[in-house]
Amino acid sequence: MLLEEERAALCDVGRRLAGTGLVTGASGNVSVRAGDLVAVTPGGMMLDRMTPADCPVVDVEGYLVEGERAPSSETPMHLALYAETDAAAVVHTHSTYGTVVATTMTELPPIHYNTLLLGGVVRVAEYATYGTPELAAHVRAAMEGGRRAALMANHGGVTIGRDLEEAYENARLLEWLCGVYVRARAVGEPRVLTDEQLARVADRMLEPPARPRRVT
Ligand SMILES: C[C@H](O)[C@@H](O)[C@@H](O)C(=O)COP(=O)(O)O
Repeated sequence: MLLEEERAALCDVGRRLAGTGLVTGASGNVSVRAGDLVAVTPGGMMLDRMTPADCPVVDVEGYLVEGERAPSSETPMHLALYAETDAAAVVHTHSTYGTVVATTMTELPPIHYNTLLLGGVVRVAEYATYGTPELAAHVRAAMEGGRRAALMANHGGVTIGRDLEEAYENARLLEWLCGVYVRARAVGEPRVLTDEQLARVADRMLEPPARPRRVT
């Protein structure tokens, strides 16, 4: 079986996405790239019920290389991100808070500096019907500038990573940031960090870790 390990990893992440509530039912999809091949979750299947054999393998043009099931309807979006970024994995969710922000905002206001871990302020990609090349183009545009995450208007969220674990952790972080924002709005008017405040944090994140010092 081609990409056996990668297909098994998709099943593992699928179970974790469902277990943490980032996807429900047959929503969401995941892919991982290995060279010119991409293992992707099948369309219309619950992500916690898949076996490696259920996950088709396509090439970077989208042609089916191995597998009995049809690839996810969002495969064009996954492939667009592989074409334009350094991603080796893509995770698409319909997480609750991410979707709340995606239905109401044009970007996720940076009220917590950990948005920088996702490459900057998270944008909401313009709406287009799921599975279309238009949606893929909007998501790719929203990710420009080295971003690792985007929200999709009236739909959900998408994250990339240099491997599947990183893409999964980015999906968790995106949902956490959206959850903090939505809850903060319920309490009051959240303070939005300024560009200068974010730039200072970005500089600090790039600094090498401080060497331990003796406390006298
Ligand atoms: C209608 C689909 O569920 C759509 O919302 C898609 O974005 C999705 O999350 C799952 O599609 P696939 O089952 O085709 O991966």
